[in-house]
Amino acid sequence: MSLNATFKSFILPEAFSAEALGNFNVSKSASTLCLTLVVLYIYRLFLPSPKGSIKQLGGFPVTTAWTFFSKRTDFILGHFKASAAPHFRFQVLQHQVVALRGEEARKAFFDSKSLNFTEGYKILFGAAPRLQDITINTHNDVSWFNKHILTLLGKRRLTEMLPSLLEDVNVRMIGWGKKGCFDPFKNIYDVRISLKAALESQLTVLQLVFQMTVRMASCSELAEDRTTLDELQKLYWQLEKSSTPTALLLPWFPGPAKKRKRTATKELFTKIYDVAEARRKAAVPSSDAVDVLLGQGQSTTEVVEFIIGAIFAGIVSTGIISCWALVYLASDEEWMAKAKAEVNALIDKHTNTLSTESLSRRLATIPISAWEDEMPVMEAVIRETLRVTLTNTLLRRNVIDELSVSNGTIQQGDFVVYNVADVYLNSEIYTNPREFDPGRYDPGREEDKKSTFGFKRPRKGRHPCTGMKVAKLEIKVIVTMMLAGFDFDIVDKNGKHITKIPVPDRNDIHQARPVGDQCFFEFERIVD
Ligand code: HEM
Repeated sequence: MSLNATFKSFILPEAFSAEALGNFNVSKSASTLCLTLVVLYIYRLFLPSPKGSIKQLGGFPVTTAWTFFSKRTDFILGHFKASAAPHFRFQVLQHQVVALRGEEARKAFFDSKSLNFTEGYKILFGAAPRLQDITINTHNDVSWFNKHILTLLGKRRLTEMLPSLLEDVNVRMIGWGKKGCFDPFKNIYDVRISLKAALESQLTVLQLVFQMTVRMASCSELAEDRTTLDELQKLYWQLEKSSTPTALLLPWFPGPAKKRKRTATKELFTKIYDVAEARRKAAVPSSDAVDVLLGQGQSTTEVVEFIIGAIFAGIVSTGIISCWALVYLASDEEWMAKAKAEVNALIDKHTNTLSTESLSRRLATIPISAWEDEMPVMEAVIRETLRVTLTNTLLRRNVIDELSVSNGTIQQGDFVVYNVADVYLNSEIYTNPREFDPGRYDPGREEDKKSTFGFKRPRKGRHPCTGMKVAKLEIKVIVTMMLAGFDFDIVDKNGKHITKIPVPDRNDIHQARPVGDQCFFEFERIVD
């Protein structure tokens, strides 16, 4: 007998029998309702798991689901801390969700054919705009997107695009002036900040990443026109912020937030569509991504779908990692010195040091192979920044068959979640896991090799990150331009050097910005 059937036959007949209804009075019915809820609560707490041998969390599904959306990392890590089991089960709306941990679970999560990536992110994530909401049919499959990323963001195109990327960053950085101070994590469309702060935060690292991503994934009309770019950014941040717990839990609720999201999605779509359509009609195609996609026979709608996908897949992660890499370097003399020495060596080896050209032009002569293979210090810094700051919960849905993981049964239709803190912040794998220590990957230590998927998660399993190559190039471009072009320090709001390194907000599903007091970069331009 199912849980539902059992529950009905025990509780409901007595509470709502004809006799009870005949003697209806308000206080009696209220106390009956309370009693019913209490019994339901106790029933859920003490009854064994209804499915397989995975323990079901007690409590009310609505509260559980709310915490899963509002404090996701604390929710998952907290429940695992309270028990030794490798999994637990809970309910989000009508969906069953299984949280996993441990090496065996990790292997199954990343390798099982039955665990579907797209279906997992569809309901439980929700940051990207859904073009279906504005009645546009889309590819419901990440492999279509991946295929285009691999051609558009491959080595040949990165080589072609590098000078423009560096120039974009250079132009923005010239706008910062010779000296100043800014909060690297702010975006100019943050509704919580004042106008003055908004103007100051025109100087942000996230803007650099936004422009580079638009440049790589679309065309110069969008990447070079500051007004259009600002409008796109504004819509982007509006949509980013629209994935609140309420919006995710009640996607059908026709409130103003839903209307705003739909309007922003439509506006974003139309702006990009118009530019792509004009490109379709242009007499001579360029080498920009839009023209490459059109040349491959993609419709204008498909081109827009790709651009929006690329913007939402990469900007926040790449931007936040760039910010944190700079924060950690500014807080760590030893690694700052190593990173600067590496950048200087690269410049000496691959550029004309006697040239009077701008720093960005000289950096553009460094071949892509050198950016990728001759920066081991920067690679270790990026890798360590990813490990320390990102504690994402990865999502899947079991679409094919019942699956057994760590002696627990995952039913067909169940969602499955895995928080990467299980490995990244695991003290059995990493010494002092919350500390920034890029040396832990050096020969002789190699802490990442202690466990399956100990690191390089984005590159392993069935869904390795197809945008990681371009993300790393963007991060390296930003960090290199900062190290070679500026002296900078990390300071508090009074301009005092910060000795206590900020910590990321692990519960923010999208942006792991620092918790607590704001931090700033105080900078001075030393090379133009
Ligand atoms: C530092 C920046 C980035 C980080 C930390 C990151 C991280 C990840 C991670 C952890 C996954 C695996 C998710 C899972 O298994 O559930 C992933 C997948 C993916 N990423 Fe990234 N990513 C970054 C940048 C980008 C960029 C710039 C793009 C595209 C322009 C991108 C596109 C994708 C795609 C398409 C997938 C899914 C691949 C598949 O399912 O086959 N990512 N990323």
